[in-house]
Amino acid sequence: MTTQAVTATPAIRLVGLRKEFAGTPPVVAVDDVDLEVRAGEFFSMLGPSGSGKTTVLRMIAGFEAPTSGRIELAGADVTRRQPYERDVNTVFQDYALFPHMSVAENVEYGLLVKRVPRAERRARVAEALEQVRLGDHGARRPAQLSGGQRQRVALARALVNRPTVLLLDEPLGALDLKLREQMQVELKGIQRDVGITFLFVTHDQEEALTLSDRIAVFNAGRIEQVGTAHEVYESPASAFVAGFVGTSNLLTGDVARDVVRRDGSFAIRPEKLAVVAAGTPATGGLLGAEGVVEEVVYSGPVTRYVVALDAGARLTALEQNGGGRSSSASLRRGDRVALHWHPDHVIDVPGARVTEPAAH
Ligand SMILES: Nc1ncnc2c1ncn2[C@@H]1O[C@H](COP(=O)(O)OP(=O)(O)OP(=O)(O)O)[C@@H](O)[C@H]1O
Repeated sequence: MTTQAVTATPAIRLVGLRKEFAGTPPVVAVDDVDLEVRAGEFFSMLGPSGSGKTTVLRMIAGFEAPTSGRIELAGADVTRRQPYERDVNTVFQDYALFPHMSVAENVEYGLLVKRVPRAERRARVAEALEQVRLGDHGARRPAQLSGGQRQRVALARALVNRPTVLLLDEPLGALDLKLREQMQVELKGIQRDVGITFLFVTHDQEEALTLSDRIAVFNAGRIEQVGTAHEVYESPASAFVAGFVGTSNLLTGDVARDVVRRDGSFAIRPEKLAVVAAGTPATGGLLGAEGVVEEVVYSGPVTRYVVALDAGARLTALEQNGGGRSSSASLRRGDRVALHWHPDHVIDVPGARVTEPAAH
């Protein structure tokens, strides 16, 4: 949650929202979705490609008409309104700035079309450029900016309209990883400053966890879970969520009985597993299982181990490479090890299937 006041009327409310595209067979892109996004929230729709996120966004913007259901913005039913009659703006991944115009002219353009008087235009453009920390770059052309700066101009172009809701469709998708991480921090800061409700589409689980007050996890046109980053990561409502948001280490059936010592389906997050020498007893209330190291991937701050348990499951363990603490620095493929974990870190996964989601 942000510190902004949360009003009782949601910024966005979707009721039984459905979209079928014609074809043989028809495609149910969005399958009876109910959702409430609070005013001032940074809310993400997370899911694999084709799960319906963009179609939901396009219906809220008014670019696509729902087959059935209702869309409310700040309490008003906008389902049949034209895009320009809705108090929303959209920022796309490909931000198509006008190359022959300066940054300030690009941001001003929408206000010109709306015939906003000149003095007000100037003031609002200056404010929007300040908000995206480009106050000094108004005279430049888009070609003289970095990718991240161009994306911030696109953001300013939307913010200048002072919408109640900003819709963002994978806006950082075209940026390389480092810039993307930098822009995530910036985007979060900008949202906090302007206090506008952000509805953000991404298929990148880390991005959703980093940025969002709350997240809706989509799968095949439906929402599997809505919750804070902590909730969807620590208490996934389904095997799909457990697998899509992070590495799930899913344990089911006989393996679960053997390793967790309970009936059911469970997940254990990789960072909750300690890799210790084979034969080390799991004492002090810990659980443990032995197996063989199949893979060791060192990536600077962390090392990832894939361990094939004797009981039959394959678990991934993540170890921080901090201050010589690592007991397993010399481990190689084929070594025998034990994994230890605390029973509190075993997550019950309702309705788990044995197969993991294909998209990651
Ligand atoms: N105009 C269209 N005509 C027919 N089918 C469509 C159309 N737009 C989307 N779809 C289908 O609807 C489903 C949902 O697509 P959508 O773009 O909403 O998914 P998404 O989760 O946003 O995926 P991505 O992350 O790849 O954009 C997909 O099966 C897609 O092929």
